[in-house]
Amino acid sequence: MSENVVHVPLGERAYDVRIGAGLLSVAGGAIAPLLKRPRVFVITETRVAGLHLATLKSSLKTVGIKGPVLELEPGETTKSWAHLQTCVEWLLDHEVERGDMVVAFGGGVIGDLVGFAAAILRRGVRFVQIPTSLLAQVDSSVGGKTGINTRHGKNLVGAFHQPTLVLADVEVLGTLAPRDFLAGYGEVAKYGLLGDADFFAWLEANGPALAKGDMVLRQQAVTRSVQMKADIVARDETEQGDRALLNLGHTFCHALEAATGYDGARLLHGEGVAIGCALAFELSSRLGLCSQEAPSRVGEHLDQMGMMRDLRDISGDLPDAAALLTLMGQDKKVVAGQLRFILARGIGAAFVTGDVPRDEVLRVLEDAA
Ligand SMILES: NC(=O)c1ccc[n+]([C@@H]2O[C@H](COP(=O)([O-])OP(=O)(O)OC[C@H]3O[C@@H](n4cnc5c(N)ncnc54)[C@H](O)[C@@H]3O)[C@@H](O)[C@H]2O)c1
Ligand SMILES: O=C(O)C(=O)C[C@@H](O)[C@H](O)[C@H](O)COP(=O)(O)O
Ligand SMILES: [Zn+2]
Repeated sequence: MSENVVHVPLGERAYDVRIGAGLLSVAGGAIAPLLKRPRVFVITETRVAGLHLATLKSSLKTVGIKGPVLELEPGETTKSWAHLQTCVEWLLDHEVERGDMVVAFGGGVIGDLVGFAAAILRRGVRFVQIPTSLLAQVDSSVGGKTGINTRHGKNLVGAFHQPTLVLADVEVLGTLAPRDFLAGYGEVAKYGLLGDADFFAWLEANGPALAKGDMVLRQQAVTRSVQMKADIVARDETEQGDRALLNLGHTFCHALEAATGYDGARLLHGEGVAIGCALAFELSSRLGLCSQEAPSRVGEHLDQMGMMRDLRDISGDLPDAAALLTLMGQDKKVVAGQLRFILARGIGAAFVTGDVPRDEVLRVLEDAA
């Protein structure tokens, strides 16, 4: 299957997302024309490095690009102040110039962290995203949200900083653990649920084959997801309005991630998104915004894929519903102290609203536990 290219039309910050099999082995050739000197600064993590760094290094070497590599620990806890400092100081140790290029090579954790380091280093250096997880290919590598978690909550410190190029090699998804693949699928399903009922129906038909490894289906799913994200980001780069649709399920998800201490053994971001989407549809139905058929379909599809869908699917104890609601108070969509949610009038018909009774949210959380 040939490569697909999704253009993200953001004026002087516009860039391409290239999606295809084997792109990692030609990454050097794709990056070379963007450089002012034949040097890049690669930041990755040990799991991805062990599996795929040799291919990236060899493609850079083929076109004469040199540069050091920093390997961090994998996992959500790496998206922290401490690791941000490590990245920034490592880049400064290597005397990275303003015109240089940083390469974020890994899943969403590396993309968010390294993108943020690039955003603040010398007030902004360029970076290329080479996303290696399904989640990073369909979502986090595109759109320029970068940042870290703090003890107050998820992604609370960060910047909008668009990459210069995104290279999504769907072949590298072949080494993902099944659980990590399915977590990324949570964000894929999100796109259908928020804005494309036909895509959701396509996922109902093709999701299981996609999870089993069908490369053609994977490339199609990544391309459709990225196109949807690019369209929304082009309309609203800094989330003044429509971009919040991409946050479907995330008010619940981020509270659950904070409640589980960002412990990936208990809950991965994409798993929280799947649970959050199921809860958002349940809440929508209880508020009379959509029929009960919509949350039933969401739940059935998550079951069909073998994914989490309820709070009771998360191992260990969770705070009670009121405490989860308090955690939601740090959500970036809060306006004048009022929570805002992404709800839906049906599959593919999401909208943003602050008109959500607190008691109804509490009841949905209590019933899901
Ligand atoms: N910036 C955004 O717009 C945006 C969007 C969605 C999610 N996110 C963020 O992304 C993060 C989650 O991303 P993620 O799910 O990629 O997590 P991750 O980066 O932790 O990767 C998940 C796991 O997959 C492993 N991995 C990655 N690529 C692999 C490969 N090719 N083969 C084998 N293993 C591989 C990693 O080592 C890790 O264990 C969260 O912090 C979330 O908040 C950001
Ligand atoms: O790109 C966006 O906008 C999103 O909301 C995508 C989400 O999947 C992603 O998890 C994002 O990092 C959440 O952003 P936040 O602003 O709620 O932290
Ligand atoms: Zn997300």
